[in-house]
Amino acid sequence: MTPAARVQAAIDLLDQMSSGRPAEQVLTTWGRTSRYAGSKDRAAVRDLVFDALRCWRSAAVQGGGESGRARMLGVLRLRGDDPETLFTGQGHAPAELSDAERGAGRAPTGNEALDLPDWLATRFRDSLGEAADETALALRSRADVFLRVNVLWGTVSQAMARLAQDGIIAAPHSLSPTALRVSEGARAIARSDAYLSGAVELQDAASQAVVDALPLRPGLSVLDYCAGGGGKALAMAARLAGGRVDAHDAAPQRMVDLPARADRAGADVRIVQKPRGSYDLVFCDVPCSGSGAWRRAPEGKWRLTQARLSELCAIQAGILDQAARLVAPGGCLAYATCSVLGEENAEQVRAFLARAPGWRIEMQRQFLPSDGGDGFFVAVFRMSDDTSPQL
Ligand SMILES: C[S@@+](CC[C@H](N)C(=O)[O-])C[C@H]1O[C@@H](n2cnc3c(N)ncnc32)[C@H](O)[C@@H]1O
Repeated sequence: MTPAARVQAAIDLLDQMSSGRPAEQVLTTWGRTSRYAGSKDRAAVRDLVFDALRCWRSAAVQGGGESGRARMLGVLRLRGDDPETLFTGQGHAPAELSDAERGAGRAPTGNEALDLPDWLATRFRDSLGEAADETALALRSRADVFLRVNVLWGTVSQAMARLAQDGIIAAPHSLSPTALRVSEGARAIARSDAYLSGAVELQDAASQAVVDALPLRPGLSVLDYCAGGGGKALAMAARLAGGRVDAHDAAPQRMVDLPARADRAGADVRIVQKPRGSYDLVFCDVPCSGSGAWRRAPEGKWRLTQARLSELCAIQAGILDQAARLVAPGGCLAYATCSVLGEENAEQVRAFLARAPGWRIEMQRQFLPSDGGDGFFVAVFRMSDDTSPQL
């Protein structure tokens, strides 16, 4: 496919998504039915679609309309690319621009330029103060690709050398001692020897920093209460130097790949349908708005509503209360989100402490995209030795 044909394919897919179809579904169907598209074409079209999703609002303003064509025109103008070189009408390229299209569009301002719905821009300012605009702007760009070095397998330098054998260039990142930021060869990771042998896992650097912040040491009993795909369960197991992590999720099908991932990593992770007893550490990586990870999953930014956010906050509080009952006296309850919104983070901490006597906060930290990874929040509560949880 020519670069212009890729732009036309992205335009068609954006139009399909305007009716509410999720991007992944639209891209998968297109990939299956477009035999002419090679892997580089698919990756390039995907990048264009996700660029438009990240800048959905500003692209429409800059492109002068809400159609896929106008948004793609807006994306190109926002980047400083000349759309005339791609909108040529030749072959499979988009039709030439009309005079009306040439004259349409203007520079986005205010919340348009931040690429946030107005209600969320207010939430960002309430939550992040001076860092709000910088954070919103960071969420308009592509995220870096990060790997976690599996210390059960070897050292960071050994992993870097092994990756380099497959043309993947990665360097340590300050967010976590196990994090490598990939600068070249990211598309080869899934087929690389380092990945297939369990030496590295794909995991955002801030996600790794969240696990680094947990009070983990070999010998502790640990429950990952919202394990999902198990990214953090595996990272915790590595910190336990071969010790076991119990993994639970209200939707057990989400953990279906976890045993194979654990095998590959040489990690001891046991699926637990109904956690019982008490653990030294219960970790809750709760469902959230995902606002810290909107570079990777930008549709969430436009689909989130105030009602859904309130619903998520209620779910988060409920999970904290359930999980607290599984912590041994003197043990820890850890809470994490990939959100930058105060109501999902510091406000949840305040509310939990207010309704749960016997618990104190040991640490809390907000990671922002300006730190290099996704936006994440982590808090660790400790129960006093002489209290049993009163919830
Ligand atoms: C943010 S994801 C977890 C991601 C995972 N920790 C990882 O690192 O890959 C949140 C998970 O919480 C689960 N969940 C939702 N409600 C729950 C509940 N009441 N109890 C336990 N898990 C729940 C969801 O099914 C989802 O898999």
